[in-house]
Amino acid sequence: MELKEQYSIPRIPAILFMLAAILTLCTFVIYRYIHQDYILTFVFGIALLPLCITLILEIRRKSNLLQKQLTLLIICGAIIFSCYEIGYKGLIYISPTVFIFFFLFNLKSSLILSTLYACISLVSALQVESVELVLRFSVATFDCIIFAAIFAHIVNKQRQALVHLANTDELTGALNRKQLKTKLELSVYEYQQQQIPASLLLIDIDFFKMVNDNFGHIMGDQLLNKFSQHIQKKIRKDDLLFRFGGEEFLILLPNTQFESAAIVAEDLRRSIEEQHFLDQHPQVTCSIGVADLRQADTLDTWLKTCDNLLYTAKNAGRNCVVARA
Ligand SMILES: Nc1nc2c(ncn2[C@@H]2O[C@H](COP(=O)(O)OP(=O)(O)OP(=O)(O)O)[C@@H](O)[C@H]2O)c(=O)[nH]1
Repeated sequence: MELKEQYSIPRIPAILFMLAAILTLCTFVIYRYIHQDYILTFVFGIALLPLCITLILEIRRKSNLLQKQLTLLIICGAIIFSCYEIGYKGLIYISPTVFIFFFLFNLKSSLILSTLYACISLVSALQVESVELVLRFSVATFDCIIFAAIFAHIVNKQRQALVHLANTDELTGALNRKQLKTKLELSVYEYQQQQIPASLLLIDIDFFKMVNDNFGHIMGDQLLNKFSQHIQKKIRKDDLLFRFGGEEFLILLPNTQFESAAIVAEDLRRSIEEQHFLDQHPQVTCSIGVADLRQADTLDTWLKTCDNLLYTAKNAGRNCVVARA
């Protein structure tokens, strides 16, 4: 399952919700028609149209967010008009509709749009209703908006935490293997389509087993964590750090040619050599393989090349960088 940071209504509940809305609107249109209120019949008939189209597209998995947003705005327009025409009978539909804003827009836009929508509807209702009644509806409506905003905020925060948990390695905070596949595949695609360069740095801590053996696994874990934090501080905002395996890390350098990648790798190697990670184990070094992306590369061959270069660096005595010629 793909987790997105912004909440969206899953397909089946969205279809059921639209069916319920169509049923409500149809009943309203028939009722208004029977009462010979042809203007409202026409306005809600018009609002039904985009809703039916959205439902059909959703069933065929072809609807998009913008189209759903427009449908909501058209329905809100019809409800505002009904508030102007029939007062409280229109006002009762504001509360359920304000909630939908929070599913289709981000929090800030939802707050602005739903408040604007509520204000226009309430002022419109003043044409046919008493101030007292409109005030009562105002309290209920703004309570709904506040509640929906708090709810949306909590859900989004929890969702972001979930996305973070699903995508990162708990010990080091680096991105995990699942993310690695997704991001690297995208880089390979962008290179093949638009020649956007990218490079990989595969980094392995030298003699890491000795840290575990001499000082215990907890100290080994601490080193992995500090090592990862150090790299995070050194790389650019757009560069991505992944935990590749036990004490192996991979850095994806987007928009980076071979020469620059080799310089970054050498800077990093030197900074790690100079860094004091653990009191008990003063010097930590690493070996790095550097491979830029080339035309014939697939995700697997790119990674394999990097792995071979790292192996060469290890065989060359460690604490060095080996880049693809
Ligand atoms: N503490 C800790 N150790 C780990 C973790 N994952 C893997 N390791 C250990 O990392 C060590 C890797 O050892 P080796 O593959 O022999 O590599 P090395 O000792 O770094 O030697 P070279 O890579 O050849 O320089 C093993 O002892 C693993 O048990 C982890 O999450 N925490």
